[in-house]
Amino acid sequence: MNISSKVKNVTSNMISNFWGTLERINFDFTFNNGKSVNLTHEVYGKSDGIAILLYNSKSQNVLLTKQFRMPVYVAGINQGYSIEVVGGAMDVNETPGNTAIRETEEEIGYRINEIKKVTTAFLSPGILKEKVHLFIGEYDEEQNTKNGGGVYEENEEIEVLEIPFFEALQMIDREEIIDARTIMLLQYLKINQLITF
Ligand SMILES: Nc1nc2c(ncn2[C@@H]2O[C@H](COP(=O)(O)OP(=O)(O)O[C@H]3O[C@H](CO)[C@@H](O)[C@H](O)[C@@H]3O)[C@@H](O)[C@H]2O)c(=O)[nH]1
Ligand SMILES: [Mg+2]
Repeated sequence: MNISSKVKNVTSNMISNFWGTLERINFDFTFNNGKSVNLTHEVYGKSDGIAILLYNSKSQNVLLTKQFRMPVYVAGINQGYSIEVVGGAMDVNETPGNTAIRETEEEIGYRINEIKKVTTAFLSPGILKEKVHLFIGEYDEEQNTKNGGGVYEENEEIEVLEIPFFEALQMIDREEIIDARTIMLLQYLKINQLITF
């Protein structure tokens, strides 16, 4: 059955339009056995985003951020603090690559020029319509601009962590790193043996 006969009469009702949009979407859905039901699903989203893992194959370190995340706080985890790769929302007219380079300087203070696209992921396809473009990039000390920490005017407060790659992998096992983008990218480095130790 093609999708236009499976999903019909789609209407959207905007429940919230603040940071992102929360839509309540009503539609008729026809199962493969021919039965049809009317469903309402909530979908949350904002502009698509990027995430980038910065690594140094010589020192075998990675650069991560630590920041307060309200959803983590309300879930009662680690007092709301989350350790993550650099990431951010794409501005209008920005390419994913440009966003990755801009966010790297804003959040951790390194001006990098070469990045590699890994893939694009939905972090929670049952709820979120946001796509996140995932990247990796090598950094070295010479690229440090001493900026970083986030954009104060945008109420960002970011602690920069430079930690050994093997320790970051152990932090996944101990559930100290709980962010999906960070777990995926650290495992990508490991699977492709981009840092060996
Ligand atoms: N969620 C949310 N954040 C807000 C709000 N108002 C302000 N913020 C703050 O606005 C800043 C946005 O910073 P960015 O660096 O642009 O975005 P990000 O939140 O780090 O986004 C990255 O992580 C997300 C997953 O947690 C990804 O979804 C996203 O694609 C990206 O990789 C964050 O400090 C966030 O706390 C709000 O109403 N809701
Ligand atoms: Mg960010």
